[in-house]
Amino acid sequence: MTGPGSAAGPLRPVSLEEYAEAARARVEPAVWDFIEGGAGQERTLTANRLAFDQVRLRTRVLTGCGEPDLATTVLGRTWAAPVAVAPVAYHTLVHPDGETATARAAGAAGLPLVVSTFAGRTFEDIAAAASSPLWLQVYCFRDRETTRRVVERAERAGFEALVLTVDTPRLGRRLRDLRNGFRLPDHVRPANLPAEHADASPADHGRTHLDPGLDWSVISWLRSISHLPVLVKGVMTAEDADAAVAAGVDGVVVSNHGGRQLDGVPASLDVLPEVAAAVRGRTALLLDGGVRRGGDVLAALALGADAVLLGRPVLHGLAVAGDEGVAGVLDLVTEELADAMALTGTPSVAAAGAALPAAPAGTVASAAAPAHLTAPAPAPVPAPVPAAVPGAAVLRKEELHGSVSDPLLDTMNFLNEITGRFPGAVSFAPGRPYEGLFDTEEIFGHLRRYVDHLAARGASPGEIRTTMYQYGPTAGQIRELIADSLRADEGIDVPPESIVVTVGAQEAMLLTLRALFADPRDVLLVVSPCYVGITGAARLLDLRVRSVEEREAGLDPADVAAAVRAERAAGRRPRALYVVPDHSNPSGSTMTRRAREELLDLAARHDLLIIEDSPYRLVSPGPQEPTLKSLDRERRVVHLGSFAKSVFPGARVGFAVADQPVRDATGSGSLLADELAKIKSMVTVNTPALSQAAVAGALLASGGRLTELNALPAKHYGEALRETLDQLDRRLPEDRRRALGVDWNRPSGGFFLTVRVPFPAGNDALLRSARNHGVIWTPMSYFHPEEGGDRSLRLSFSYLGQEEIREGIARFAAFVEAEAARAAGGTTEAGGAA
Ligand SMILES: Cc1cc2nc3c(=O)[nH]c(=O)nc-3n(C[C@H](O)[C@H](O)[C@H](O)COP(=O)(O)O)c2cc1C
Repeated sequence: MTGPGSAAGPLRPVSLEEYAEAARARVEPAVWDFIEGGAGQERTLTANRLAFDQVRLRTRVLTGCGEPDLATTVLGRTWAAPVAVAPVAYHTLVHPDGETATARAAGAAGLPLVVSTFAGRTFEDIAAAASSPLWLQVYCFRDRETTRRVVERAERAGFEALVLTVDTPRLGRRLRDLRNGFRLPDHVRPANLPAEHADASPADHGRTHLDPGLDWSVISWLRSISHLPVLVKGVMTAEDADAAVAAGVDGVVVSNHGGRQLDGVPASLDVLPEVAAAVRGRTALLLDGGVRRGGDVLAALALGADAVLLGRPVLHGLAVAGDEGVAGVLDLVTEELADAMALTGTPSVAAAGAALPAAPAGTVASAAAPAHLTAPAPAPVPAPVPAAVPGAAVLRKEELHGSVSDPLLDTMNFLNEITGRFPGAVSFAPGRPYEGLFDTEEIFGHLRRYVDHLAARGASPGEIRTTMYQYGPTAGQIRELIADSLRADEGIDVPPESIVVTVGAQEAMLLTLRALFADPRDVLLVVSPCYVGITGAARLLDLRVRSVEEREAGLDPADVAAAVRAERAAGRRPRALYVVPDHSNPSGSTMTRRAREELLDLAARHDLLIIEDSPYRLVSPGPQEPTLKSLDRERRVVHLGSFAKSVFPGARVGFAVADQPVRDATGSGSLLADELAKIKSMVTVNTPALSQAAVAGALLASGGRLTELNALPAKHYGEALRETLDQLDRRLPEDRRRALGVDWNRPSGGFFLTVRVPFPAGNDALLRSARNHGVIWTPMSYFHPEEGGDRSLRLSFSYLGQEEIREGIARFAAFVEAEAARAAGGTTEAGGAA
């Protein structure tokens, strides 16, 4: 081992504490006091540290966690670790390079830097030195014009977000500075503010220039002067977190300004659970104050923060060795975080919740109390979540089923967030039916028609009442009507007993998977990209899934055969293949007749079942290929149906056709449908009678033929598809798209098409698309159970009118052009971060 001062030379500090000690020796005492000090008796300053000191982490062993993954995504942008540099005024106080050195180090570490309004170096110099995201911390001055110019200057320099500090209507009483009569040295001045802001006394400057009368309307003012996302820094209560969310901010920073504002307020860590509960994931949530170790970062993540900010330690590193010192500090924290994650069995930032022990009884109440009543030195261990009632049960996420922490079940969150944040954008994301096709009054007509139908078939008023009001048969009350329509519309000839009416096709998936998958070696094959409903259902049931990549021309049965063989070779049993053969969601592709026949052959040869899901056929124009089920001579196909597109999704009615015979050990038999119904009796008991009645009434309206009922919708969706393709051709003509490397498929129906692009089409690009171009789409990677789809996206046109499609595709083309130029290094469009 090398000892201090050995032949290998002086050792680098091994903790942030040692960096602080080394820095103290290099910095003027009054400057040191300015940096280190807090307000008043520094109780809050001390509390910030104490709160972390009292945390005890919970180790888990033999978790197979491997190298922990520190990468974290904050508002769509991926950082190397959940750590950023807090805004701290005047880095030039401790090093002549100031913020440029910090920016270099933050860039090398892949971590963002929040630059203070009082930076000692210009935004342009800092931007030139930076290679990771820069955010601007904003102080809103009485003189809004100056504030506006600061914001615009930072935005021009490429800064990616605004962090409005809201805890400083005036500066706190910092006794050390008062005693020292602290004044900034001559060489330290705000490099981005006009001369009248160059006051040597920060306290005097604050009194003169900070606007003490700000209210939440400042957020809309900021939005009116800048397109950048806005975070607020200095929130310490659930009430203010609620107000921030209501004001539409993009992020909240829990902070007491490092104990520099009001002495006696709680530690930021202690109020984090309260704020996290209020924010409920609706915005990004960051925390600063007292973070001095990697374990502190993990504790903050476990209590609900997405990331933390480091304040003073960065200045310590800078004072010790300029950019290398800052790099040393950032490396230490991230290495310690990796240690803490590995030793607690925390494989990823998202899994951090498990690292905290449950709160001891009686300690959870403080988080719910109003901040001004919060007891001093609250919990020895901070509460994992706030509870409204003292002693209320607190559940631990890692003790819930793994699916609730699985990113798969969260897939659409980011998309929803984006849609909420940019309400003016044209959205090609939702796979919903076009609402212009619905008429509320029709529902009553459907119900009436069904009741009349029952009466015409001899049901007495009492029987009709029972049908409409009571629990119904588990397998469904409209099976005959569905069987008739399947025969007429789809060439599927099955007895009504082989049908189970379900709450949407989603329930049919769950029931089918539950019944079919019994052995841990069973594997579900899915075509990738794949509808998330099936992979989600498989996740709920802990089933093993293997994906078979679709080719440009659609699913190749030979690829299915290869996957079956590979699974068998690995000792597993491919049990069933899930496939959407017609106008698939998400890709839009349709299997040829030949591929269908090959697939059925293959299923017979390999003793495989096929789960066919086909919700888009009847709302697509022109003749359709036959369903797999109609070609199925060996009862290999479980056909799932949905009335969501062909009648209306609000009914939530679907069904499974499961005519496979089932034999038990005694030789007596049933149909798979009977077994599905048994499971259903423990899931939803029966599909709501009113919903079944509405669907039945719709079927009866068209003589039992859905094709007839959907003649108009099919025409509408066909025109929407044609308009989308025409507009794409118009906005990105052949030679242009060849030059750009853009390409799309041309489905013959359905709600979706796939666009392949020459740039990564993930969340970052989606954010830029929504913000800068006002158009939203779905990254195709969302639909890949394993990897893939990074450079393709799904456009759904079903929900939009023709005018919106025209406008949306114009915007989409502009986005594609901008993004392709960006990928080629031509331009740097603002707004990647946040
Ligand atoms: C010397 C110093 C200057 C600061 N300047 C600013 C600033 O200009 N704007 C701001 O929002 N916060 C400022 N802060 C507060 C930090 O952003 C952060 O909230 C605090 O330092 C976090 O606590 P920590 O130092 O314990 O990590 C400053 C803090 C210090 C120590």
